[in-house]
Amino acid sequence: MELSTHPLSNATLSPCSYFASAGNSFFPLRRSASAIPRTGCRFQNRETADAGGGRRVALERRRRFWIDERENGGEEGGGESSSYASDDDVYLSLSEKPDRSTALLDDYEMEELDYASNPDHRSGYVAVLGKPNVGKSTLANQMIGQKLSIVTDKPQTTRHRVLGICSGPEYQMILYDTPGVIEKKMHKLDSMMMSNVRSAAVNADCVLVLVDACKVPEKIDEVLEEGIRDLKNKVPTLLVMNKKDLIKPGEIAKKLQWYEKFTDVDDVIPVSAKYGHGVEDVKDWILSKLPLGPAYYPKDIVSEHPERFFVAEIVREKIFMQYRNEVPYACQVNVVSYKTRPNAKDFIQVEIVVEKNSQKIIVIGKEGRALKLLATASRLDIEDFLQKKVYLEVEVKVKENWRQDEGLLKYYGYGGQIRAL
Ligand SMILES: Nc1nc2c(ncn2[C@@H]2O[C@H](COP(=O)(O)OP(=O)(O)OP(=O)(O)O)[C@@H](O)[C@H]2O)c(=O)[nH]1
Repeated sequence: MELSTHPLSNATLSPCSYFASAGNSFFPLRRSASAIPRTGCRFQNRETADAGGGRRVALERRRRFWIDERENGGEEGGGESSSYASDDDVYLSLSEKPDRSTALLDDYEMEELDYASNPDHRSGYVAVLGKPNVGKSTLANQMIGQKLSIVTDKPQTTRHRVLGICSGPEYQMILYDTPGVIEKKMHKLDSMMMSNVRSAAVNADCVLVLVDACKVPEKIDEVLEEGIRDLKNKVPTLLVMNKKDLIKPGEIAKKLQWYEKFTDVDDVIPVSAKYGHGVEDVKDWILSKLPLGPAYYPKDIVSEHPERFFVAEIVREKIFMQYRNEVPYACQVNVVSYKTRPNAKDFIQVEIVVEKNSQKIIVIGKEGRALKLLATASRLDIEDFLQKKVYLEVEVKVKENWRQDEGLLKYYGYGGQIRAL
């Protein structure tokens, strides 16, 4: 496919208009063309990681001091030491309580964070839970104003918890978009995904549980049980009834009443994440529940994931769009090499891992045509995401039963750590 004939070929597209063009036109283009998402890709070597570790300690102390100041009327208390001392130079830890990644900060940004002395500033973590396909990723993307999680019409497309950061002058909400809660866990992959759901929720300051307005109302105990049973104290929980655009207003009222009566949540709000209706109400609700405190990240950072994570996710989205049935679920996408070259296009090498040779044959297609189509569509979207030209190489490999292999799953990033380089 030629660049000029592709719908995404317009060089003036911004990173978020790329996503709008990619079949998600509901997306409000809130970012300027220069606002390339900043992600955690600066963990490039031990030197920078160590330097960042030092900065993180500094910010943690500062934040602690800020909180102690408020709690103790000005006396610095506790003298808590930070455990952020060391970073791995290759893996980015998606630890249970994520680090406040001041490793991402330069001096200017440290200065910038000084607005945190605003006593009314709120910040905290929000877990977005729900069954597959209810619209969790759509809502999270809509709130952040940028597409971070891939969205398809197929259930269980989100495999990792995706950290998205939604900031305003007076607040910072850190959203965990989680994989849908799966009742029947068929593979080791499913149970590892569920443990990611739990580790997202366990740190949350508040929880959103999404349900699909089109479905007959049902108890959400299972979602809560899977997602937040480990929590010691009950956190504020909002039931978000999504896809209200698909049902009649009279029905919305009836279903809301049912959820208010038969679920143990604090509030219920109907929304249409796809069209942005009610999303501000959800934000207001979250704001009313977040604790007072300074920001965790600079305000223009939208994720802590490295760029290579999103590159792999873009390829995975294209696989979901191009292939049918079981094939997309059997695919794992890894960025095996990512080289920036001063005098040439960036070089990105991607491997698609499938479980059987028959799947490899489908992915490659007759005379390699299917794979070529996939690679071109992926490259164009990656270029729009990164705002630069890349050379993309894609190969397909078979690893039998990778979804059952705990060691491989950890290597692929399902065990709480993803490769940062
Ligand atoms: N009509 C309508 N469709 C929606 C809405 N929100 C999401 N969708 C669609 O529902 C499908 C699933 O959305 P996702 O955001 O991927 O759902 P998810 O809950 O993250 O899915 P998993 O990855 O399975 O956990 C997509 O086709 C969306 O476009 C909405 O408010 N209205």
